[in-house]
Amino acid sequence: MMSSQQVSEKCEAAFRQKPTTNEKLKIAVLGGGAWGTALASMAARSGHRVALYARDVTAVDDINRNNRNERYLPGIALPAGIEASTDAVSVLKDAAVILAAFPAQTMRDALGVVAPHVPVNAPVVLCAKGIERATGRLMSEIVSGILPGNEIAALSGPSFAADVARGLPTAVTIAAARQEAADRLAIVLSGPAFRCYSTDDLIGVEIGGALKNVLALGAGAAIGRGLGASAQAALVTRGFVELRRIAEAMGGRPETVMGLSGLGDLMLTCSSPQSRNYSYGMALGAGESLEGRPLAEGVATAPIAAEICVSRNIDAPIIIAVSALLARHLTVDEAVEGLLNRPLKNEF
Ligand SMILES: NC(=O)C1=CN([C@@H]2O[C@H](COP(=O)(O)OP(=O)(O)OC[C@H]3O[C@@H](n4cnc5c(N)ncnc54)[C@H](OP(=O)(O)O)[C@@H]3O)[C@@H](O)[C@H]2O)C=CC1
Ligand SMILES: O=C(CO)COP(=O)(O)O
Repeated sequence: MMSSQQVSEKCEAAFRQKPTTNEKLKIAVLGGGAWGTALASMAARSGHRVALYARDVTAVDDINRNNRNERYLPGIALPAGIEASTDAVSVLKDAAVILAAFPAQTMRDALGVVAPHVPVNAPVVLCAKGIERATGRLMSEIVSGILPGNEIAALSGPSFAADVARGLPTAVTIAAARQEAADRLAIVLSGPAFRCYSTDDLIGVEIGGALKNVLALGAGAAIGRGLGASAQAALVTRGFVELRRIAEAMGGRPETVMGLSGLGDLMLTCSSPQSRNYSYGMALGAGESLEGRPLAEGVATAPIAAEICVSRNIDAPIIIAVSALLARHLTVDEAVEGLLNRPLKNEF
């Protein structure tokens, strides 16, 4: 038996361990919205050389002159050292790692435009959470067609841009088909307050990130309609069962979605109005206007996720109901009545 003194010394030693690299690289971030700016801030805090491509000159000037991106991250002071530019060529030149933070539905076009300038030896980390509406493809499938020579990875997990930009503690998962590549990216991208886990289950991680947005819309709609916290918990729990089924059907591993990209992100986005998807759902449930709201990726992912489930015969009534709700084929009350009146069955 160890003495309590030995136990506490061992525990303290474990807490004092530091990440294993001091390597400082050029990181190129593509996309000057909330997430691109937050990831650039995180990388700058780790001491990397950070170049950020945004197409909006106002955002570029705000970042370079004021260390701010007031349009997307109002009131947040960014660290110094992010070099923003509207010139993707200079941003990508000599980059060792590329973080692609365009919205999912524009990833194909936006990355396609800059693809000739992406160094072939730089891994491309996809940071969007969504499934392409027009094709049902995951981001990694799209981008491996555009950049066939590059290592493709995905970064996902519970991480509000405002929290990451402020340097608040956050943990995410980085996935790549080759575990060694995911391990290396996790080491490079982990920072003082940003902890990256790694996995080779790219599909599981991408599905977790994409579908949590759809479920956040549903959870928000339930709360917006005044259905209460118990209904919200039931929707999220049963929605998670659907998410796991879909991940498995598409080739992901069930344990992956029980991690940060899946369960972790559901915990964050299905209960916090800070989530754009959840707050979009709340507005929908409350019958408020949906015009001019910030990006809610689940709105585009829901119909294609529903189509995938129907065409592959995957039992996913909540995801299908969210899609029908968004298309105004169902009201919240009709959706809930339909879900409650399905045939009773064993829970598992
Ligand atoms: N915000 C968050 O907390 C998190 C977001 N994500 C994911 O990151 C992705 C991006 O989200 P987020 O940054 O928040 O979205 P925002 O709406 O904040 O920003 C989107 C950015 O993409 C730019 N953009 C859109 N289309 C193009 C294009 N064709 N070419 C160049 N730039 C383009 C926009 O430029 P412009 O301003 O000129 O329109 C804007 O800078 C989403 O998939 C989201 O789910 C993931 C984790 C956290
Ligand atoms: O993905 C996110 C947090 O992990 C951000 O969620 P929203 O896009 O719903 O704001």
